Amino acid sequence: MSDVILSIDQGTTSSRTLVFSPKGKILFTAQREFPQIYPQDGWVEHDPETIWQSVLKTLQDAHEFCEDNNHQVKGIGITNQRETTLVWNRETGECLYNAIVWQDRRTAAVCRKMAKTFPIEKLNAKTGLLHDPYFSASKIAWILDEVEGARDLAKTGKLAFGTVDCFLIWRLTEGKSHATDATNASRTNLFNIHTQCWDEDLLQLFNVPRSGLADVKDCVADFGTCTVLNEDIPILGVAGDQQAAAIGQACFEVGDIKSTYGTGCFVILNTGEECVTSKNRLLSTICYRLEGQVTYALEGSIFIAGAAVQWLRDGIQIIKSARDTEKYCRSLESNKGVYLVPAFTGLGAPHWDPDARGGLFGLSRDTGRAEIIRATIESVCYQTYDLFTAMAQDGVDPKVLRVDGGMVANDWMVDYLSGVLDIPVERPKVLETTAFGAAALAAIGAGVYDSLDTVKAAWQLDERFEPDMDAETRETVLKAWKSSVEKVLTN
Ligand SMILES: Nc1ncnc2c1ncn2[C@@H]1O[C@H](COP(=O)(O)OP(=O)(O)O)[C@@H](O)[C@H]1O
Ligand SMILES: O=P(O)(O)OC[C@H](O)CO
Repeated sequence: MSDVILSIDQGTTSSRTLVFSPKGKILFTAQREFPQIYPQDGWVEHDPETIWQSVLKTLQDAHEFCEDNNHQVKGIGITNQRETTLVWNRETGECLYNAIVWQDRRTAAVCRKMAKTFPIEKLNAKTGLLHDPYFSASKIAWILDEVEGARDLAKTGKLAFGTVDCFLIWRLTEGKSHATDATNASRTNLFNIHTQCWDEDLLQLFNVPRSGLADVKDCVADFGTCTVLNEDIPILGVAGDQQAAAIGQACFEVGDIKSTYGTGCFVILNTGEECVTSKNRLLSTICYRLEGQVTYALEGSIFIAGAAVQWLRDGIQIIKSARDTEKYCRSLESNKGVYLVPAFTGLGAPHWDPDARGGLFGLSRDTGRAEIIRATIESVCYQTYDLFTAMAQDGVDPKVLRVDGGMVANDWMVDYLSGVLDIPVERPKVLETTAFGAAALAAIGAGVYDSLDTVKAAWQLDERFEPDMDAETRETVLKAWKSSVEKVLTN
């Protein structure tokens, strides 16, 4: 019998469960996509039961694989789309409302109003975050205020609130554990990242009762026992997906930086024991917490990356598959002056403009499918550049960037990114760094790994992309991008 770890990766567009060997090799993957729900402009929801069933089914498939192949499961790791918020009844286990997704902008006006009474500097000093609908607190408050009877139930202590990790732990342990980890807690706007406690001032500000919140644990901890399979398995590792990716990319030294291109794009820079405050509206967040010791990070969050590719495929239907984007990009010698600002759900860092909406600029009679596709892929690179500019103004000067996520299968995109950033970009052999990060945490919990050093040893380079864009082209495209962004900003 050989030991394995199960890693659940509950992302924005799909749920996956992967089986990892102790050497970090993927032995099996089960994946299920699920629908996005867009009830109104700027609203994004997921059906909680669909999330749960997609996770359960992939977990059952992965477990069956382990049984068939005589693998002994030593533990479960969980990683998840962050900030997405659920509220459920502790007695029935049923959710009161759909999951309100991280991209959802419905609480923009409330957040703007709050910023007037509770200064952003004060909030940032406690949570490292800003007043923006992205984070969980205003989403919890919305459900409590808008769903009939929710506030009254909350007063009786019968409601539980949580991010997706917390909801899954609850369901996997059949209501025995209401727990989350410090990285997920750090995305709620209710958690003080210095004291490592839920913050009373913020609970009052958002009018969220303490009784609904989970226990906050280290990323390696006893999160409870999964009792929904044929055997009981401990849940031993949890981290938000971007932090898990930073772990899977072995970003353990101060200055190590990674960028993940999934639905959105998230750049995380390890700042070590120091919680660095950005002057340019980047977030300070928890990278990981192990044995009570916090490692902090600076984060740049872009809301639309792969989601724009999905828009090309499912929205305006000009590609059949995400993979097609690469051949269209390569078919053009230049972008012909066409720029897309994909502010479909507002703009995240460094602009933080929830009311901005997208724009397509520089159209001419010969603009066609290829130009629009290329502008979409380029926009993801330019948005990353904007984050790097903000980081540079904060005194950070990365020499190399590690990338992962579904989009980086596109070689053209990674090459262009390197050119725009003017630094080498490294892509690892294992692109499932998020799932690997969560598996590594569970492996440490199970005693299969001694420490994070094992991850460092397992990380392998697939390809290093060297910058090859000439200075003039770079200057031209970045100037045009900047002026396109200015046209969509509302603040
Ligand atoms: N070859 C490709 N070129 C461009 N985008 C791609 C490619 N392959 C996948 N994608 C995009 O990557 C995203 C999926 O990445 P993934 O990391 O699985 O996302 P998530 O975890 O957010 O669900 C999708 O939005 C998809 O459109
Ligand atoms: O689904 P992803 O991979 O784009 O990640 C979502 C983020 O965690 C949102 O903060």
